[in-house]
Order: sequence, then structure tokens, then C-alpha cells
Amino acid sequence: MFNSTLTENEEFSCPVDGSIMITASHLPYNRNGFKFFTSAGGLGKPDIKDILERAADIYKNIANDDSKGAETAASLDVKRVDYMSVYASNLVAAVRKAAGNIEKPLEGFHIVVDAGNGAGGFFVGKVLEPLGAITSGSQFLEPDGLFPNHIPNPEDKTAMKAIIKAVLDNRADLGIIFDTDVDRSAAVDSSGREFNRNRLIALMSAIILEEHPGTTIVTDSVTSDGLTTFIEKKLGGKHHRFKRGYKNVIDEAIRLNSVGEEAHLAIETSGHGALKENHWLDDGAYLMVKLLNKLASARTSGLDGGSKVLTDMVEGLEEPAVAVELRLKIDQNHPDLQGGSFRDYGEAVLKQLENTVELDAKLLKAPVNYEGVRVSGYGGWFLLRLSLHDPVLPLNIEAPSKEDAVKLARDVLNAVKEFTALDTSALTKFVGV
Ligand SMILES: O=P(O)(O)OC[C@H]1O[C@H](O)[C@H](O)[C@@H](O)[C@@H]1O
Repeated sequence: MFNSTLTENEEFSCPVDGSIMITASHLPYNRNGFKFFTSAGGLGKPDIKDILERAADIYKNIANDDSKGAETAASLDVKRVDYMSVYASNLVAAVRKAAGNIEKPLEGFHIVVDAGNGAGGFFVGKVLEPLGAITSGSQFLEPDGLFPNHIPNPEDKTAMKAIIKAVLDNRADLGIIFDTDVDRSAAVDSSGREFNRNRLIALMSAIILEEHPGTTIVTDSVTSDGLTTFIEKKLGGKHHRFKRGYKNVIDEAIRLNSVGEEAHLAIETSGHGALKENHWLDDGAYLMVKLLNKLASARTSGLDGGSKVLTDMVEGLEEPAVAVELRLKIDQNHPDLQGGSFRDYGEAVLKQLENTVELDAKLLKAPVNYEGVRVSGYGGWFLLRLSLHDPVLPLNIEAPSKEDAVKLARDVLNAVKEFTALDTSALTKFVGV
């Protein structure tokens, strides 16, 4: 949809002035919504609020009869175009170009796709096959809004298991998985190893830093300490760990460039990634195209190890033995909120945690942090922050052992246990109390 606001193509009435997508994205099927785009990017909350208010006003001010007339007039003006073909052909052209203008640079590669019955099935017939790849074993390519097989989301463990199984069962070179509306993606190498979360960021950073040495990589707040070391020590880049939320990450990368700090990649652990070279569009298909480029160009230069070229690129990334996310709910109707908002309550919890940490010599608050309370200790770290949308405080913990993770969790529990509207049962269970 965003792409259609940028492409010059008269036959397809492009560039369009704006576009709207109806999707629940990676959320359950009953949480559909609208995403709005103009050539400046996806609209944010204030614009959407404005549009909805205007729409409500228009609706209020027209009599029923007028609305019927308007509907008829609008439907007469509708023209259907197969824009997906235009979009996909740009992806195909990008891979051909990267491989040195070879028509079928993926000939002989076996690549399976799991679209989770979202919109990503096109990638098989319109991108991989024209490039020569074998795609047998690809699954759940037909859109079905009830998602009968698994939730289409690379953050979902069942979804990742499904694509890993498809890769191993088919002895494929690579697996690719998308979320419903293809703004999140992840991959799996031929041995079933995931390129997901921090490992996907590490891989994308390696690719981008080859192209733009020294550049800044902007990520969300829940990324590992090991990722920072990898980006800065191994790849020679700079890791700017910002806030959660793909829009936050993208906007921050754009801001950095505007103040003279070069950034080419903005990416979240959720698998949402956007590149400067692709108009800062959080396009999961384009992210996967960057991996295909790597496969294809390795082949052109005589390396024929399939996905090994990708696996090798993340060598040296330190990964924690334990990584958990516990989501602590705030009961909005609890008397402890004293009629206040869950956000204020959440902020009070964070303040209390921050104060406690300052008094504990074993814990160290992150010197630079843009969201919530991030703390190092016992060889690991934790981050407690407010969810972007829900009355929830997500707690991420990474540590070298379960024991160390429990120590961090116990410190958080002790600091927040007075907040009776906060459901700490997941934390209590983790600590084993
Ligand atoms: O703050 P949370 O509840 O963890 O949600 C965070 C997520 O919210 C939305 O789904 C955004 O699309 C993601 O970019 C973001 O990562």
C-alpha cells in the first residue's frame, strides 16, 4: 500500500495520493483495523484520530438518502488494479540486479515460504519462482482471515516451529515466514536455525554494514546486550537502542539522519525492519529480498553453500542462555488506581523500581535508555516498560542461566509487590515462590 504511493505507473493510476489497508496485522483475527499511508509513510496516531473525527462528522451530517447516493457514486468510480504484480516485479528486479543481472539467480535453491494464511503467499509465485527457486513444501499460502493453521507472526513460537519443520522436512536451503500483512518477517537456515529476533537484527546489520560501513543501526528497546557487542565490536557499526514500536524505531532513524548521523536500518525484534534505501518502508518482503540478494550474489561469486553464507554472517553473536518476556497486567478497575489512568499507575511502578535499583549495589541502571527501566546485574539484564497499547508492563529478562534470571526477577518482584493492581503472578511463578 505504501509502495503504491511512490510508484510511477500511469496504467495503475500510480502514484496514488493515499492508500488504506484493512488488517489485524499480527493480532488475532477479530482485531482488524485500518492502516493509512501517504508518500510520507504510515500515518501515526494524531493523523488517524483526525481522519476518524472528520469521517464521523461527515457521517453525522449527511441524511440517509444522501449517503446512499454517495455510495453509488463512489462505487462507480472504483477501478480494480493488480498492484501486487507491479510491487512483486520490483522485488524480482532488485534480486536480479544484485546478482549481476541474471534472469534466474535463485535457480536450484529450494526456498519454502510460510505465509500463515496471511497476505504473503504471493512471494512464492510472484517473486521466488520467477527468480528460479524451487518452492515445493511452501505452506499456508492461501489467505484465510481466520488463520486456521497458526497465528501468522514470527514472534509466535508455533509459527516458527511450523516453518522450521517445513525447512527440515523438505531439506530446503532456506525458509521464510511472514506475518499477516507482511511487515514482519523472519527466516530459517537449512539446518533449522532461526533468523529471528536478535539474530535477524544481527544478520540484517551485517548485510547493511557491509554496504554502509560504520553506520548506525536503530533497534527497539528489548534487544540483547550481545547484539550491541556484535554490532559494535564485530561489525564496526553503532547500535542505537531506542523504544519499542516499529514507528518509533523508523522515526528515530529518520531523525538521526536529519541531524547528520547516518542510519540505514531501523529494525525491531518483532521482525519489523525498514531500510533507508527502501523509503523507510517497514516491508517484510523487502527484508527477505536482502537475504535473497546475499544468497544470489554469493552464488555468482562462486560460493555455493546455500544458506551458509547467511549463517556465517551471524557467527560470534553472543546469545543468552535464558530469554523471557513476562507480561504483567494492570487491573484498570482496581481501587489502588484511585481513579487514575493505567499509564500513570504504570509510571509509578517504574519509578518505584528505579528507586529500588539505585539502592542496590548489585544492579546497574543502563546509562542511556529511552523507555522504561533497563538494568544490568548477575551477568544479564532486565527491562520493565509500559506496553505501547495495552494496560500491561512487559518485563524482558536475559541472563546466562535460569538462576541468574530468577535473581533479576526476584529483585523486580520485591520492588513492585506493593502495587496491588499489578498482576505479578507470572513473575511469582517464574521466581518459584
Ligand atoms: O508494547 P507491546 O505491547 O509489547 O507491543 C509492541 C508492538 O506493538 C505493535 O504491535 C507494533 O506494531 C509493534 O511494532 C510493537 O513492537
